[in-house]
Amino acid sequence: MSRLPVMSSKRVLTSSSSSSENAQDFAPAQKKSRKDSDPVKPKAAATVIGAKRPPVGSTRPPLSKPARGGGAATVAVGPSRGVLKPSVASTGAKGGNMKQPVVSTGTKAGGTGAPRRHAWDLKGKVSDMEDKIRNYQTRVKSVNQENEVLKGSMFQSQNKVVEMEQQLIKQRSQISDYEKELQVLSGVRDELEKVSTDKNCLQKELSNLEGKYKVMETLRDSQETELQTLKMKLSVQESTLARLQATLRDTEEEVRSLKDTVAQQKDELHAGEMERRQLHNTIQELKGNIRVFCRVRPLVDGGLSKHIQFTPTDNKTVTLAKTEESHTGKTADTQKNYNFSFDRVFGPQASQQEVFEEISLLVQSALDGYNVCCFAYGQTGSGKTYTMEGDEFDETRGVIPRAVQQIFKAAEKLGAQGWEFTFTASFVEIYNETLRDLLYTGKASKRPEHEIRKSTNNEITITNLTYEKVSCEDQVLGLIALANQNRSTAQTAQNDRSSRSHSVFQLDIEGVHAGRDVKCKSTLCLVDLAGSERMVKSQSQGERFKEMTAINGSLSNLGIVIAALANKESYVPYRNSKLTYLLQGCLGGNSKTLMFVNIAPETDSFGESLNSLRFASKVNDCVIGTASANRK
Ligand SMILES: Nc1ncnc2c1ncn2[C@@H]1O[C@H](COP(=O)(O)OP(=O)(O)OP(=O)(O)O)[C@@H](O)[C@H]1O
Repeated sequence: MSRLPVMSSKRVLTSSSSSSENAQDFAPAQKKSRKDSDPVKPKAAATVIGAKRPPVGSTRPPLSKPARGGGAATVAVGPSRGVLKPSVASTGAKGGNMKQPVVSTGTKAGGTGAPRRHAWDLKGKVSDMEDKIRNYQTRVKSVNQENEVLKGSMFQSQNKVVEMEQQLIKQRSQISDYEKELQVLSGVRDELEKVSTDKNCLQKELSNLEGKYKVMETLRDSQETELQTLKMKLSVQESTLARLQATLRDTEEEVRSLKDTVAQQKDELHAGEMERRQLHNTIQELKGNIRVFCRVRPLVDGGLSKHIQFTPTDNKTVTLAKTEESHTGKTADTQKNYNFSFDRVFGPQASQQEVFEEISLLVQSALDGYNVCCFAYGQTGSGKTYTMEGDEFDETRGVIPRAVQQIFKAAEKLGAQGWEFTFTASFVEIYNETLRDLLYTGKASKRPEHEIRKSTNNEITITNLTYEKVSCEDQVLGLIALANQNRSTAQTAQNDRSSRSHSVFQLDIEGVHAGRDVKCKSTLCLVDLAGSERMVKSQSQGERFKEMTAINGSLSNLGIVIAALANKESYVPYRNSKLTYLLQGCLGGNSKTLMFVNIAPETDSFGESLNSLRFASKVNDCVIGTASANRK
């Protein structure tokens, strides 16, 4: 690019300018040359370098030796381009003062071909000079032309340079564009790599999915097979269903007619149940609304009692026989018999089950809506508690647990006929004419006092007493256990207290037959009375005397009340004792009463047994008015 033309033009320009100057100053130079015709030792030498043609102006090579120590003027002419005339190099020996190169044809140097003019041949000389001038002018002209050409060339070159610079800028910007593009491409390459990684992952995933797809296809095939099987089964079952639907329609029709029959039978059943109740009650009334059962317990040693006799063919009589020895010893001993007749007499071998069978009819009456009262009367140790409560084993269980069991079973059966029962239990002790809640579970120090109250509808309630709602046999048995615990606690504090107190278990029964709008309400009252032994025998004193007075008072009042009821007296002294006041609802016209007279078979209990039997006999003679069920 920056090759020779520039250098060449510079040189040419320098040469040209010096040439023009030389052209103007040509004459004086000549003069000088002439004046200084003496050969001088030139200090510089003018050398023509690279001239291919011989110099036009010089006819012969310079004669003089190059001056020593002088400056050198060099005219360098670039390689000829066909424009330049042969350049002339002349060396003017002017010593060190020669500042500009002088092109001279120096006479001293002499031309190579031109003849040497004589001194006088001025004309010739002038002509030579003119030739020279013309030559120089031609050369100047050609140099100028060359210069112009070079200028043009330079201009072109400059343009080219500008152009190339522009190209360079353009290419640089292109390079920067390429670099940017490269950056973008490197981003693209990264992206490509990422895409390729993603692609690999996707391919793996695809292959996994393909595997799964194959599995699914297999599954689908098996399911399709299964579906086909199921469809076949379905069609079979549909036909079965159609058959069954037809059967169902028939069955529904049958059910409807059966329902009608059931409703009819329910009506009949209800009517039958009502009739049964009526008949049952009639039987109970025929048996007497107050019944007395005598039960003689076995001797403690298991032997047979000599003074109590039973009639093997008659289970309603019992005889107390007493042999009276002759006081004089001369007459034979006399035997005095006391015969008693009751609704039923149970000997020492009678089991608890046997005894209960007789009572169970009364228990049924309680469910039918009649008040039922069952109490055990007798001297201490005669078997009252055994009869009423019994032992905890199944066979020896007494009246209360068996009655409870029967009631819940019967209630369940009646439930199937539409009856719904609610039961409320209470357990109270009457000691020294004071009431004590046997189901109380609070602190002994906070035990409340109780009062017997009679409501406007003649219902007897006790204040502050625990009335426990019960729905099954076990619950009631739990309450009985709690009552026994309460009694034994009191017993340790006071010796043999249970014998000297009455315990009253009450189960309030409420039945509703919602479908027929029938209700019934009753109370089953089971009483274990205090020992009935006479005061004289017990030789009671102090607290014991008070106890015995209370017991005897309440027991004799029980007899009086029963007698008053039997005689249909206008006034019945219920309030004379807590016992009769409490049992008011269960005695009298609207109830069924059963009395156990318990007899101890020991000989020394003869007197007490006789008293008990006499008391029971009086009660047995009573016929309490016809009972009516508490129905609404
Ligand atoms: N029929 C019977 N068969 C077997 N044992 C009996 C019978 N009756 C009572 N006994 C037993 O006789 C004993 C006294 O009976 P029990 O305690 O029932 O008399 P009680 O009249 O309740 O006395 P108390 O007035 O002191 O409570 C008890 O051990 C009891 O188990």
